Amino acid sequence: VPAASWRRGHVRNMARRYVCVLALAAVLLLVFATVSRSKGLRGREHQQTSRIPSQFSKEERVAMKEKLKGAIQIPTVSFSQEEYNTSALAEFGEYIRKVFPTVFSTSFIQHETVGNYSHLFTVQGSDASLQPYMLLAHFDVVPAPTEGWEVPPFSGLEREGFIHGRGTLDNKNSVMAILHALELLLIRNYIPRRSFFISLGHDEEVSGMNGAQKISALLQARGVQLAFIVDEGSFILDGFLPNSKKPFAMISVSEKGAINLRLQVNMTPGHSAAPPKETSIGIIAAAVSRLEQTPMPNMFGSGPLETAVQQLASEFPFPVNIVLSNLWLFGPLVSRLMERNYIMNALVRTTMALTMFNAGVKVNVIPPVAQATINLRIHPAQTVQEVLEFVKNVVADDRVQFHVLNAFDPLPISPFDDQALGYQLLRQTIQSVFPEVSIVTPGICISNTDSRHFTNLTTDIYRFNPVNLHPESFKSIHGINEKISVQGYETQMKFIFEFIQNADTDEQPVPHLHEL
Ligand SMILES: CCCCCCCC/C=C\CCCCCCCC(=O)N[C@@H](CCCCN)C(=O)O
Ligand SMILES: [Zn+2]
Ligand SMILES: [Zn+2]
Repeated sequence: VPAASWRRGHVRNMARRYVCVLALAAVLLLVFATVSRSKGLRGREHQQTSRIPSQFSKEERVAMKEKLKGAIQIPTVSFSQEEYNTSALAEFGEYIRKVFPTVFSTSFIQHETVGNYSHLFTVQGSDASLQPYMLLAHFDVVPAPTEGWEVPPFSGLEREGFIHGRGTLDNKNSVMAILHALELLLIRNYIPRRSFFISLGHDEEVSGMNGAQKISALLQARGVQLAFIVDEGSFILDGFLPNSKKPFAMISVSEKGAINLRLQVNMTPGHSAAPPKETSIGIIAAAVSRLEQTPMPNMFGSGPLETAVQQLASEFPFPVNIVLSNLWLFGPLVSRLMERNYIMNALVRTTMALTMFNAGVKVNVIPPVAQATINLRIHPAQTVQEVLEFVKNVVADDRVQFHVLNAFDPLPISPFDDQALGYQLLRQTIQSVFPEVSIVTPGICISNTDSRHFTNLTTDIYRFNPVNLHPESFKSIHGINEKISVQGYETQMKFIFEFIQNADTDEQPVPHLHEL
């Protein structure tokens, strides 16, 4: 065979061998990658690799509302840190075991009772490299005297498309929606990639010290750190903006602080027929009247609320949209306008509410003691100490004693930038489940939540329930005629059903350092 032709044949053979070796290497690589993933993801081959659609049968939807009604009918009332309905709390624990059997019997879900009545679920994901998160809710409720209610507050009656009762918005709706969403996911063979915890508190309305606080301490002792927490504390706000019909979602990235402050005046008792110039009741009444006439300073000017107002500017016609987009110039005007509305006012300043008044022993006896209890909610730009100084300066009467019953500073601001995993997952799920909601803003929770007990486990705490809230519904929270629409509850459950799956993303949270 001529040398040149031999050489050409030899090169061709070598090339063929190289191609075969490369192809074999590629196949081996592919097989190795598949095997290592399946090994690392623990039984993933049985797991749903595609998303589970959030579609529910008629029977499932009927069961959703019926199980919520059953929860409302259990009177899990908290009166004080020392006084709550223990038999109802125990009954509630039995109830969720009965109505969510799959949650309680799944091998990769651990259930623990903490503080006698709170519930902690650890849902083990298949990918241990993903940092876990927590869904937080509580099943205790504030008292509900029947006067003024259209239906008995613990009847759970359904009327005109609404389920009525104490806890339908605050916060049994979340407890039942979370557990029901998980139950339906499990029935559809869902195994999460990202682990998560579900913490259900039994004493949120009276401090959370025996429920959430103990769960937080338990998880801290186990070395748990959370990617983020989602708790109650804001809603999809519908009808809160003047001249705007569009609902928007506000995710509370901070929470006000609080002081429960008792003012007290002691006096020598005597016969009312020969009274002193002022009695203890008169002195205390004048002091609290001065406090009510002297609001705390308006703190509107920087922070998440300003971001929210600027993001909402586009919802308003000219020239309001120009005003709201230029707070550097119109901030003082906007803050004055906001404080005229009692809910907005709670967003821009520390609020004071005189909530209890105890005095007098008998109609013809000069009262030896008069007490007034004030509930203050501290704006994130202020501290407990600053507020106490302000109150003492306004009272300005040495006869009035001050007793701080309990107090805590405002919570740090959680991140809400593009890197904030929890915030972005909420946004993503809101836009998927509530396509009519085009604006998602950060905000401040004007009340308090159990999430304040978890600052040692994460810096990313978001307070948001995916439920449409109207101003009159806001009044029903701790008020009368609390109710949730059947559709609204179903959508809340659908949101959680999707959120849990959305959290299976490979995205990792970016560490966040709170600004001092
Ligand atoms: C342009 C912005 C418009 C903003 C409107 C904001 C509307 C406010 C929305 C939601 C606020 C209510 C959140 C419901 C959760 C209430 C939780 C609660 O009741 N917590 C108790 C805990 C008590 C703990 C013991 N002291 C409380 O705060 O009293
Ligand atoms: Zn609540
Ligand atoms: Zn509440």
